[in-house]
Amino acid sequence: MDEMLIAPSLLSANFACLQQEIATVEKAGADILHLDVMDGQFVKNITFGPCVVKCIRETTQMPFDVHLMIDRPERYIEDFLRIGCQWLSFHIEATDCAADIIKKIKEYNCKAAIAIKPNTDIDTITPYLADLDMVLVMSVEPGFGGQKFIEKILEKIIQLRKMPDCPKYIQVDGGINGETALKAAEAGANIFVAGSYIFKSNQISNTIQNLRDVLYGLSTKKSPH
Ligand SMILES: O=C(CO)[C@@H](O)[C@H](O)COP(=O)(O)O
Repeated sequence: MDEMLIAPSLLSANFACLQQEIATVEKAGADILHLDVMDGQFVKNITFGPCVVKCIRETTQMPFDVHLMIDRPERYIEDFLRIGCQWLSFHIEATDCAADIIKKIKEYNCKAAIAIKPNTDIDTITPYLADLDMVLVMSVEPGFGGQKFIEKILEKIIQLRKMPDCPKYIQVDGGINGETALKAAEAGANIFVAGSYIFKSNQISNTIQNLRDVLYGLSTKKSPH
């Protein structure tokens, strides 16, 4: 495995000073910014929508990785694409229009991803794999930060990596820290979303660097930072 990307999840940041929090992780060398959009329907929590994403888009150069945890994401996909997201994930459990959504995402030259909950079978997404840039494997039940990593999802990552149409990127999200990131990387993940581990740490830049050191200890490629 070559490239390993670290994606701080803004869900665990201090929402009273988002610009500052984003600047801190950007300066610390985070690769992409993970933005959890929740609607109170698909998941129990409500976070933010396109208005907030648009405002913070202007504050940073970091690529945006928007994770839609909303019912019928087809209703809002274009709102997020117009803002300028580089990665966009939607849940297979939330829509019957996966092929159309992927097509729309590609029209905007954005990377397309399908997210799956911990108990969702890989078979549900196999028809779309060849058209995807990434699969997001949830390692907690979506909705909240600070949960414990569900080890059994590692099997899912291993299974995905073996599939002929597996996209280049497998993202793992939920309960990520140095130890769980290493397990996920060994299974075949290469994008690591971490919320509380990064934003609740006293030394954000050291935490990101430690995570990078752990991951690049496995990689054949040199860390860019
Ligand atoms: O999508 C989600 C939760 O639904 C995640 O992105 C969380 O934000 C990850 O938080 P930690 O588990 O790393 O604290």
